[in-house]
Amino acid sequence: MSFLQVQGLGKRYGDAVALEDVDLSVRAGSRTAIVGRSGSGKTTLLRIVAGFETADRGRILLDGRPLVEAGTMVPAHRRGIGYVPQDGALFPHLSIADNIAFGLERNDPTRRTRILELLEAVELDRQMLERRPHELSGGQQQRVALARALARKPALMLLDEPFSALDTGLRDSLRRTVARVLCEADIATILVTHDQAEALSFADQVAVMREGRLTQAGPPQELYHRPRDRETATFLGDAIILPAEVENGWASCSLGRLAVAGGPRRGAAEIMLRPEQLRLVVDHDHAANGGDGGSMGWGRVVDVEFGGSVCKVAVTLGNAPGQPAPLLLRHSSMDLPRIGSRVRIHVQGEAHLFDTPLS
Ligand SMILES: Nc1ncnc2c1ncn2[C@@H]1O[C@H](COP(=O)(O)OP(=O)(O)OP(=O)(O)O)[C@@H](O)[C@H]1O
Repeated sequence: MSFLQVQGLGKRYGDAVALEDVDLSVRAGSRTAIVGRSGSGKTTLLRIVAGFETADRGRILLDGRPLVEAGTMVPAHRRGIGYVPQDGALFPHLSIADNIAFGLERNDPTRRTRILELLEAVELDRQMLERRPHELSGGQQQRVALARALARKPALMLLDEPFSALDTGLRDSLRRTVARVLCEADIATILVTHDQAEALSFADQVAVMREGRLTQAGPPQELYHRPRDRETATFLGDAIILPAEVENGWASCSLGRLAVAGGPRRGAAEIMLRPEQLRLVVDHDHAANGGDGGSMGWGRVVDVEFGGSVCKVAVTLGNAPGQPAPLLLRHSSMDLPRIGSRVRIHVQGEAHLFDTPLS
């Protein structure tokens, strides 16, 4: 059952539409990531849910209780919602202990124990308690910000790009810590992020926003392999998009005849494959071309880009001389083909057919 329900939410700033008819459901104890290009409305949505911003229209219910609806606007401090912004927003003049304790009752006899528990949960050392925020690294400050938000035992946690200022290694480890802490506390979480990989690995629901609208929401694997349209596909990762003729669950395209997932569509369409579905094999024996199955094309290597563990190989397809741009395939650095070599391309799994027919 939905724990948070956002229904028909709308918000304008003057003539600028920040949110348009946004619906979102979040299950209890689950993790949702909101992604979208800059200015698509992610922060506005989060701030309205938190109660820092008002909506022009729509409803928000938390655990069945209306937070926002006609005539009702529960103030931020009564919503039971934690919020961690991008910069942590710690109080610079307070010690780490006082920052964490900010949400606790002054006379609570368990105050000290609770601060220590929270510090441990976010994997910080007790020696830091008397320091000021500026004496901590960026990653440590974000852990304190999370501990402070957790102190109030929120029912819902909102994270607005809390890892974006950190370098990659720290970012990954802090993200794992945050996911573990929130999971152990069984707190439903919404994370806003610019990082698609972060969204796909953190969340059990990913929601994509575009120009104030929520265009698609679902499990990460579904969105990655079955995006609604070309823009969502390329936003969530590298995509190979090819024109095709579709009939009876098969697509004829420059890679041969591929099985397609989707309804009984027929006619001209665009299909999508993720690069990891394509395997490239150097074709030493030209005569063998086409000899092992239909899901295969062939081409010639026109560029090789070394990139460490995963390299990129650009291939022009042999049976699609009119193809405007070479396909960019991923390949292991262990046996990179030479420029000019002839290669075979094997396709694994089904191609995806976009919902929207070609106009
Ligand atoms: N206080 C404000 N006054 C006027 N316009 C605003 C205000 N806040 C946001 N906007 C506008 O609303 C739209 C959505 O902004 P929002 O900050 O929600 O986007 P975002 O997806 O979070 O962007 P980013 O990823 O860059 O943080 C933008 O066009 C923005 O310029």
